[in-house]
Amino acid sequence: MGVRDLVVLYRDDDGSVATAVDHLDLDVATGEVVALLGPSGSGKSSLLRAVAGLEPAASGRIGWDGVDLAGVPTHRRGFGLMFQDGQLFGHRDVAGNVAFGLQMQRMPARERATRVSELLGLVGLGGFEHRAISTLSGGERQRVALARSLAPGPRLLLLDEPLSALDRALRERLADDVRAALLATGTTALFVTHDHDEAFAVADRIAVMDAGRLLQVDAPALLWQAPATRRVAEFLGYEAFAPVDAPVAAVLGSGLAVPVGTVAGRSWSDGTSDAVLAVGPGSLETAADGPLAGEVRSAGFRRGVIELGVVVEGLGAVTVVERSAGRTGAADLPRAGTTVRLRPVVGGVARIG
Ligand SMILES: Nc1ncnc2c1ncn2[C@@H]1O[C@H](COP(=O)(O)OP(=O)(O)OP(=O)(O)O)[C@@H](O)[C@H]1O
Repeated sequence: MGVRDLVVLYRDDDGSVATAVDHLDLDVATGEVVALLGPSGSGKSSLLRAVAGLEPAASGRIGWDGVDLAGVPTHRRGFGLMFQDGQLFGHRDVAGNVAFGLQMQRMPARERATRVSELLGLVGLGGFEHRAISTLSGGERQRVALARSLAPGPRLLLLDEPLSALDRALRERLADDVRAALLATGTTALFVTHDHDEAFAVADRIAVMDAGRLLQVDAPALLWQAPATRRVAEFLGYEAFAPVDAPVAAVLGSGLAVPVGTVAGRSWSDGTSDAVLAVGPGSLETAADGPLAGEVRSAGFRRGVIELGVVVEGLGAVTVVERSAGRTGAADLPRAGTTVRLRPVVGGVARIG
């Protein structure tokens, strides 16, 4: 799938025009899962809807195998769609929902039943064939919706925030299961999300979108280690930035995942230095002989770890995440105002530029 110079506009009744997608290029290879990641209002859904044929392109082109899809209606594109609210048919049971697209394809009943069972097994709902939709949990409903959208073997599956109505723990588990199901079926997919953990769990490549444009498209590890811009880094959760020629950068350099200049596909020109190092949660750890000093501003328990808000000399405010290691109460946490020694975690520091 290839998007070239795509523009999507919305015209209001008062004549004003909003640009939701702004001269955007994106390729998705066969079998690839690409996550579109961006804040609310960045244009992710508009791009997805234009690819689906639900929104007209003001200009530019959406192609499949070199064929322009302009003028091809949604139902003839061979694409599948899955939304936040799975939009299941309440009057059909689970099997009836999953079989829907197969009936449309006129697949014989016996073959259909086999395929439905296979798909339900794939999404972790083996044996659920005859359950009524009203008896399912939110997570189970989205699993059914996934099986239903995979059933007809779409050449591209478009998923718009499919997990965002679920709670965090469930979302994390389902994100892994969605990836497994997409890989097992060899499905090419475009997955819209505003949650970067979800994007990292699901995608082969992540396309970071902001104000209708793509800021960076890269494999998750590369995006994490080498964000293209500070804006991308901030969106990923990096909190503090130091120019590569600042004194603190000499210490932080030991936390870069790989030596400068050797990240796959990137050549960093050392010496031209508007480059910066980026630090976030997971970049630094406490160590009695650590080379950095920080003043604790806050400390609290978070899901089995301890989070310290620390102001590091020469760097600024950073979150330090530690194992709780037997500490159970507030009395076990470092007090605000105390000094902690810190060292970079290898692979925890990113370089921009
Ligand atoms: N039907 C519409 N009419 C007018 N403006 C719209 C319409 N749909 C979207 N927009 C505007 O286009 C921009 C992009 O919206 P879009 O829904 O594509 O972003 P998004 O990244 O998917 O956001 P979210 O995660 O909140 O859904 C926003 O400024 C939005 O207000």
